[in-house]
Amino acid sequence: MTSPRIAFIGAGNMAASLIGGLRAQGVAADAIRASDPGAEQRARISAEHGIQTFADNRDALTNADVVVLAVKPQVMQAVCRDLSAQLAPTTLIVSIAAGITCDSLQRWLGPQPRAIVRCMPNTPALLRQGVSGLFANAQVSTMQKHQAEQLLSAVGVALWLDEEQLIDAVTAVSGSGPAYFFLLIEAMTAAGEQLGLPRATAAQLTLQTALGAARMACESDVDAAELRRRVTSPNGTTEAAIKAFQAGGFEQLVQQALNAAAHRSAELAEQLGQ
Ligand SMILES: NC(=O)C1=CN([C@@H]2O[C@H](COP(=O)(O)OP(=O)(O)OC[C@H]3O[C@@H](n4cnc5c(N)ncnc54)[C@H](O)[C@@H]3O)[C@@H](O)[C@H]2O)C=CC1
Ligand SMILES: O=C(O)[C@@H]1CCC=N1
Repeated sequence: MTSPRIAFIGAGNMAASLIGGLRAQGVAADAIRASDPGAEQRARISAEHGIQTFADNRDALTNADVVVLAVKPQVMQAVCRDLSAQLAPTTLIVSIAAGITCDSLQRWLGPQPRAIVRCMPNTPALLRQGVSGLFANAQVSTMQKHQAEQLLSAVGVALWLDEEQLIDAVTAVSGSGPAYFFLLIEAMTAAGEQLGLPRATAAQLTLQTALGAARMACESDVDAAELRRRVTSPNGTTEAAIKAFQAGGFEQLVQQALNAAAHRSAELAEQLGQ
């Protein structure tokens, strides 16, 4: 299969990560085009990746097999309405916008039924360590599913979902998830400093521990609960800390936080889809 020609609408951070991933996989620069009203974004992305860029979104569409919508949710409706007349019927639409449903995209892209893949990536895509949930509507062919999967797996792991609604849960777990780990890093660093460590030492201890624990959890053949048990000596220091976490309702708090994120994702879809 020849590699598809891909147009990026919006050349911000997520688009730059995806384009970087594709180029690192050997996709030719002339197979990728991008548009953005920002002259700075256009200059940066063409300098970094050698691709052609355009100020007018419609100019990026020429011969595109796949169009990646990488703009903020708030401008998506206007962007889609502007593109609709120019889109070939067979083009695959891939949207990475939070809170924009396939139905809304279909409505804004006009009466022609469109093949749409809705994705929720996350920011570690910048380091090609991302993870994305993907949902394909009924118009998407097997070949197009493969194209979408190739695009997202250029920046990490790509997982298909059977129901679009599950995107809200993916947003709660992994879309917003990096921020939860950053929060824990901030809190552990502050607590280490409170215990008397120099701030830089507390930060380094925390970061290397986070990295080591994540790698152990990824590479081990036992689950996180077992790895935790192996660190926790009976009546030891870890047990004292875990008991303090649990007395404060840690698990319930995590559940509440993820419920809030999933609820907000569904609410945004409702508001932005109008
Ligand atoms: N940042 C995150 O953690 C995640 C973001 N996303 C989604 O990715 C999408 C892009 O986000 P970022 O790359 O972080 O934002 P960004 O602000 O870096 O990029 C958006 C780009 O769109 C451009 N733009 C504005 N109006 C435009 C128009 N009319 N036509 C074409 N381009 C236009 C802007 O100049 C900007 O360069 C958003 O929809 C967001 O919901 C998805 C998952 C995670
Ligand atoms: O906070 C947000 O709404 C977006 C979606 C996932 C990550 N950032």
